Amino acid sequence: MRTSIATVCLSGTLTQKMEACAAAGFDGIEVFEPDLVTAPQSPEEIRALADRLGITLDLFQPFRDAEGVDPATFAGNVRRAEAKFRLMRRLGMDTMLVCSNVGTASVDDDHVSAAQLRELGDLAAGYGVRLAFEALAWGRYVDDYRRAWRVVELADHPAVGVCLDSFHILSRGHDPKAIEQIPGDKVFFLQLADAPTLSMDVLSWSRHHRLFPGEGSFALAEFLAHVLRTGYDGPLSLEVFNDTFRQTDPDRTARQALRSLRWLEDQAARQLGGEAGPDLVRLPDVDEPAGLDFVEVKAEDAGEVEVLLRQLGFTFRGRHRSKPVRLWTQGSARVVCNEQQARDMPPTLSAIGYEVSSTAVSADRAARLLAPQVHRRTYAGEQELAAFAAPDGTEIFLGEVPEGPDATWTVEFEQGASPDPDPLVTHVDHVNLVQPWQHYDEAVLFYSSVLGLEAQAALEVAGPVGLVTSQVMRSRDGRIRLALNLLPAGIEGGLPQHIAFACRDVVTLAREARARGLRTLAVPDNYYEDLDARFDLAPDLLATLRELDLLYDRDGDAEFLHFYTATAGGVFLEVVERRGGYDGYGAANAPVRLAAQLSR
Ligand SMILES: O=C(O)c1ccc(O)c(O)c1
Ligand SMILES: [Mg+2]
Repeated sequence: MRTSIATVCLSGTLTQKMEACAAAGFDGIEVFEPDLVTAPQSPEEIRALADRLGITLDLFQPFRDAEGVDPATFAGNVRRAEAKFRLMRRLGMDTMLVCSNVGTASVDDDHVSAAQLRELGDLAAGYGVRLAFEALAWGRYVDDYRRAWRVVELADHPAVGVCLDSFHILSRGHDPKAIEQIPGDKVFFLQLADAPTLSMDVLSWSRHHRLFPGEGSFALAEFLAHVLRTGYDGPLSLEVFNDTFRQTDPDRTARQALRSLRWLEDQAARQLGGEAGPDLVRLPDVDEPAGLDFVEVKAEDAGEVEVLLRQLGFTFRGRHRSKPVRLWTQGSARVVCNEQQARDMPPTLSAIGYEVSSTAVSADRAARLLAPQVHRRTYAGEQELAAFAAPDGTEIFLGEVPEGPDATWTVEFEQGASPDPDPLVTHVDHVNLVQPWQHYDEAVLFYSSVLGLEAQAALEVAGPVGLVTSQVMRSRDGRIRLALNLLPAGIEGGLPQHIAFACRDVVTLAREARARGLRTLAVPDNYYEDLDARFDLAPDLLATLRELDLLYDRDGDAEFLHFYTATAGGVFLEVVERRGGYDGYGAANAPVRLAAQLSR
C-alpha cells in the first residue's frame, strides 16, 4: 500500500524532512502545519520540491477546534478554514485533518458538530478538499472514534469522513473492532503510531512518547487488519510525536519508520490470511535463529580478553589462516578475537553471528527491512557470510545451522588445540549490548522485525551513574537472548558490554578459574547479608557464594547463580548457571554489578 509519514515525526527543516522521507522511500507525507508556517519557501516551492522528490502531499494537518462551538465562534472558524483551503489549493493538496475540539467546544451535541462539519465540508468541496475528522483522545466532547464516526454519519456529506489514529483509539483502550462498521470510503485517512505502556495523562503520552510500529506495546497488526477489512485503500501513514526522533538524524529516523511500516504490513497480512489484499508488503518467512554462531570481540590488542577466556576454561582453537583473528571455544560458545582494522580500539563487542535455517532467506528479509548491509573483506576459499549493521553498529552475521557439533567455518582457524570434550561452559547464555539513547527504540524494532526476536517487558536498573533501562530481546525457545541496555544520556565513555556463558556447574568453574588467576568482580558483603535476609539460604551455600563472589537469585524453586569477571576495555564476561529452569537474568543483582564496576 502507499506509505506516508507526518513531517512532525522528524527533526530538521521542512525541506530536510521532505528529502529524508523521499530518500527513505516513502510515497508521501503529511504536512504538519507548523513546519510549513516556519518554512521560508512559498507553498508553490514546497509543491514543486515534492514533485521533484517524487513524493505526494497526502494530508494537511491539523485544523483545530472546528466544531461543537457557538455560532459566533463558528463564523470565525469558517473564515480560518477558507484561508487554509486556499493554501491547500496552492500546495495542490486535497485532504485536511480536522481534529476534535479541545479548546473552544461549548456545545455537547453530535447534531451541532455534524451540521458544522457539513457546512465546512461544503466549503471545502469548492476547493477540491476533503475533511478527515479525528477524535483526539483528549477531545472536550468527541474523544472516541465511534463518536467521531457518528458525527460524520450525521454530517452526511461526501467531503466529510473520518481519520483513524491508532494512538487515540488504543491509548484509551477503545475496542478497535467497531472500525469494521465504518465503510472504507468514509475512512479518509489512517494514522499509525505505537507507544509503550505508560501510566500518565494521555496528552503527554501522545505528544512525547509515541513510537513507530513494533517499538511499543500496541496490538497494531490487529488494528490495521480491522481498518483494512473496511476496504480502506488510502495511505498507511505514520504520525509519531517523539522527543528523541525530533532531535536525531532525520534520514535515519525515516528509514527506521519505513522499516516499521513494512514489518506492520506483513504482520497485518498474516492476521488477514486469505482476506489480505494484494497490495500488502509480504516479507519472507523466517524461523527464529536456532542459535548463536559466534560473538566477536574487536580490539587493537585482544590479549586481555583472551586471558579471561583462558581463565574461564576456553580452548584456543587457532589463528585464522589469513587474518589477525583468533578463535576461542568452549562447548558451543565461540568467541572470535579480531584485531583487524582495529587501531586504537579497546576491546569492544563488535559482531554477533546467528545460526539461521537459510541465510539467503534471512538476508533477503533483512534487506527488505532496510537493514544496512556490511561489507567485509573475504578471501578466496572462505565462507561468504551475509552481514548487516544493527542500529548500535554491532554487526549481525547470518550463518547456516551447523550439521555437526562445530560450525563449518572453524576449519579456517589453524594451529590451535582441539575442543574440550567435557566442557563446563555449554553455550552463550546471553549477550548484553549497551545502546546509545538515540538508537534504543530502533534496536527493539530491528531485532524483532529482522531476526524475529520477541521483546520482553523492559525494566529499570538503578546504577551509580543513572537509571539503566534493560530490555531483553529473545527467541521463543530462549536460545537467543540479547539484553539491550539503554544508557542514560551523557555518560562519559559509556558502560561496558558483556557476554554471558551458560555453564553446568558455576561453583566448580569459579574455583577453577580462580586457580588459573581470574579476578572476579568483587561483591560487597552487604549484598550477602541482604541475600540471606531475603532467601534464608543454607549456611554453606551462603558461604560458597561469599567466597566466590557469586550472585544469586531464586524464582519459585528455580535458582540462578552467576559471577562477573573484571572489565577489559569495553567488555567483561559473565558465567551463569540456571537451575530448575530459571528463566530470568538476576535483575535484582544488576545494581550490585553496576555499582561494583564503578566503585573505586
Ligand atoms: O497532539 C495533537 O494535538 C495532535 C494533532 C494532530 C493529530 O493528528 C494528532 O493525532 C494529535
Ligand atoms: Mg493523529
